[in-house]
Amino acid sequence: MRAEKGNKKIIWFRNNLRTHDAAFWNHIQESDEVIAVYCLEPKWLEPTPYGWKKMEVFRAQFLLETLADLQQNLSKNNISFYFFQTDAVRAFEQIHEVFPFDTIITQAEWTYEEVAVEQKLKTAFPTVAWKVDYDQFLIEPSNLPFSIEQLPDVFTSYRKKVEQKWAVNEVIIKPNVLFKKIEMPFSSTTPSVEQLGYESIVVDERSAFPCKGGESEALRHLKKYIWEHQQITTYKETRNELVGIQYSTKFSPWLANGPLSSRTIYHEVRKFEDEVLENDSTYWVLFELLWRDFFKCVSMKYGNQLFQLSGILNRNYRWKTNEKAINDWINGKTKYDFVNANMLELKSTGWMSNRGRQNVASYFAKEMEQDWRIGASYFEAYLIDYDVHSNYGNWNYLAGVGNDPRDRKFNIDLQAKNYDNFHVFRNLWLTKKAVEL
Ligand SMILES: Cc1cc2nc3c(=O)[nH]c(=O)nc-3n(C[C@H](O)[C@H](O)[C@H](O)COP(=O)(O)OP(=O)(O)OC[C@H]3O[C@@H](n4cnc5c(N)ncnc54)[C@H](O)[C@@H]3O)c2cc1C
Repeated sequence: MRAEKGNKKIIWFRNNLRTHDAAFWNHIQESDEVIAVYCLEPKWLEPTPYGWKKMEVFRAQFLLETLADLQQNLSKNNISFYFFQTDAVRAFEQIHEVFPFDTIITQAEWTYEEVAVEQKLKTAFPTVAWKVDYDQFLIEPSNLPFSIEQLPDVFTSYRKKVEQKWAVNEVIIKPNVLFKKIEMPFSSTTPSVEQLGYESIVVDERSAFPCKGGESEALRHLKKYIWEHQQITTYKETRNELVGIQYSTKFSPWLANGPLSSRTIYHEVRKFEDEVLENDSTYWVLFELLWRDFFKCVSMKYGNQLFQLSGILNRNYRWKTNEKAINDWINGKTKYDFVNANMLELKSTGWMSNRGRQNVASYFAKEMEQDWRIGASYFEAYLIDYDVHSNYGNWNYLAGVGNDPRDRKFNIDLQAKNYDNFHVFRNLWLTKKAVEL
């Protein structure tokens, strides 16, 4: 009897929506009864104080595609997946009635909204065991050559230290095992965006990211990018371009909610370097992945300071909240056509290049001096690759309250000249169609 009780496990998916290189496999065995669960928190669909929803339609669509693909992939191992559009405590209470689980397996999260949900679950189910892994890092915290408290505040110092060893774990192999099928009276189907109350969207033909969510699509894209088209060999030269799918890796949307693991990318890049070519570009993709890890470490070190107006530097400036200026920024009506084109791209597709993000954020925070958290919240709602650590870390950085040792302000006219000299990008977005949005 005891053994049976000890074998009921829930894989609680959060931003780890994949089956390849997934740490949850380490905690389940064939004899276990296992189900998988995702809870879409109702507050993600509610308006923020600024008017937009916490998660706008592009992010929602990408997430729903990801969940549908996850369900398919889990079913190959006979693991049933259940979707709840309710908070986790309520969902887990319903599950517990029919499936008295004793173990919750999930990805470690440390930002306050995620921790708050976890705490509520721990209170509601005090005797349940937790198996929690840092499954979103390239180099997980325990493999770093320093403690999180000792994390260097400047990226270059961090990078030089971690590059001495590149302590990246091997990928976790998905077992070829069929679990006992568990049927429960809950929904396995993910809803459509319309069912969640959003307006339908069609992919904008100008989009630089015309891809779908889900690990199947992510792994296809990875293979194409590295092996078939070998775009990785020119990444360093193309990464600052602005038009089309090919200029940068476009890994971020899949990395953000987990359908692609950064360890998988790392090992594929190393394999490509061994078998085909190693150059500055192949290295630079790994360099950029370290930025992603760095901001995760920064948010771990500084906790809630990341979300404060004074940022991780605890630096106080006079910030403004001018509604017209903010709306003009959102709607692409500023004095800079380069900012406008980028903002219209975001509004029509949920995507913006790194070059674009740096410019529009610098303009918002350093030139208009608007409360940078409003800009960050808008990005949070719209970016399909929204990631709490990268988004708030980069906004801190650009607003002058974060990790930029040089505290730069972008010269937007010069940036437009350097990166869009022939107006190809601006012409693409500043057409009548885009302006009428
Ligand atoms: C204000 C601002 C907000 C941002 N918000 C996010 C966000 O919410 N989610 C997000 O994933 N990225 C964010 N970024 C970082 C960066 O713009 C995107 O990761 C990048 O544009 C994604 O495109 P890509 O995958 O083609 O990147 P590539 O240039 O191909 O880089 C490869 C990978 O490296 C990582 N990376 C590259 N640059 C950065 C960076 N500056 N910070 C952290 N990771 C990086 C990403 O995981 C990316 O997928 C933000 C940048 C700025 C300036």
